[in-house]
Amino acid sequence: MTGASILLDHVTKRFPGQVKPAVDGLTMEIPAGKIVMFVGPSGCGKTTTLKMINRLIEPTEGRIVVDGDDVTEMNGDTLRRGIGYVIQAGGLFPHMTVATNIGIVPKMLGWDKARIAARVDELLELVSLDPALYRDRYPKELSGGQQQRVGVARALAADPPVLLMDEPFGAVDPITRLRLQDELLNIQDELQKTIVCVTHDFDEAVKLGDWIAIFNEGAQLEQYDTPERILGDPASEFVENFIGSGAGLKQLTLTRVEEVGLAEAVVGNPGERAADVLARVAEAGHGHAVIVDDRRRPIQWLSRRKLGRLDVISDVPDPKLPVVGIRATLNDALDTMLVSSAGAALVTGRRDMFKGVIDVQTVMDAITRSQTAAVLESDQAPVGLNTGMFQVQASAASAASAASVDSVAEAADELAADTRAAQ
Ligand SMILES: Nc1ncnc2c1ncn2[C@@H]1O[C@H](COP(=O)(O)OP(=O)(O)OP(=O)(O)O)[C@@H](O)[C@H]1O
Repeated sequence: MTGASILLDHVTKRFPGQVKPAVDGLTMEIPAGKIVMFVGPSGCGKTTTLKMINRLIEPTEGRIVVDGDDVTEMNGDTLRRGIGYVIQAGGLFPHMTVATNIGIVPKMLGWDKARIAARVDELLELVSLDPALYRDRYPKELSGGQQQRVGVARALAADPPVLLMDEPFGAVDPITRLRLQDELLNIQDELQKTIVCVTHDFDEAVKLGDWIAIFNEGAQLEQYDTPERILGDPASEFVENFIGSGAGLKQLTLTRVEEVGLAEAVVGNPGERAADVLARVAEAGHGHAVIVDDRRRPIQWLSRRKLGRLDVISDVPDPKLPVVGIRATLNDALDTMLVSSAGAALVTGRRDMFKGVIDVQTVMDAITRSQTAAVLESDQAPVGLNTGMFQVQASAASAASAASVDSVAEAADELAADTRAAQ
């Protein structure tokens, strides 16, 4: 089932003993099949708003409408079975295996064992965990990132149209976080759920969000817009301050790896003779070969030197492989390259399949292009006139040392006329 729209209609939440409402008369529409990110300072009411959608917190006033149905009066448990919910660190039950954790809601819905088992395996595949390796493990036998993946799989188990996520990637290291974000975008490409996600990380909001809601205290909506417009045209000083001073660099977060050209690579497989792969690398004039498994997922990245020392290509994955998803931002790609100090990264698409290579130069070129585009745009904008006149004066002043005052004035007039003609 794909996503459902959500409407918060004049929703207020007053906690007992609180002077001001945590959420004060909020009205907002969350379009079906989109990712909406909630950001704002601590205590502004993001989590309260999120939890009112599945009625883990009951609104004091107002209506919540999901897919056209007023859910405010509906039985809370029934409602929650139809809405996936993901929290930090996955929120898994420690005494249950991965399979049992994922199968909880289907079991409550009365599915038979075979159907649940098939669904568990399907979901583990979706979140890039090998079912044979992971279905019988306990949460403590998983890394933080793997627990989070299982949390997402569990939330998707009964194919709900809506997924609520509260700081889902808050508890994992930065690189794992980037990978989980990429995976969420891949999953969303396949499933098109309506996803509402609370985050403290504005970059994460820009990367994941089709829409970003920036809240002030009492869940006052300061701006609810696309990431592009929030960065390019903040609605208020509050939003400007919230975005912070790195807004220019944050534009990098708006360009995705899939938008820049990837380099091709020589690909090899485990079991091949290293000399054969080396011959292909030499013929292509490349420095490296990417080794992929039987599902075309990259497992090693071998230099000519390394290939020269090997006999047969092994199937042992390199845990430090610098990999970014195709939906990752150029920021993420740079981070990954810097951490691995490889100067390049392998790019993967859906289900982690290898797509190509991105290098630092490609990212730098993309930055230069976006800067040039920004300059051209500002030349055409009204403010460009002021900028233009300022440049005229500056170039006239630098010419003054070698020319008479009259000729400087002439040059300035000419430049000004050129500027006007160009308008
Ligand atoms: N159960 C509760 N009882 C009383 N007050 C509460 C309760 N839950 C939240 N609040 C208050 O409501 C306000 C909004 O809290 P909420 O958790 O929604 O904020 P938030 O934006 O998610 O914050 P953070 O980013 O710190 O998680 C805060 O002032 C908080 O102290």
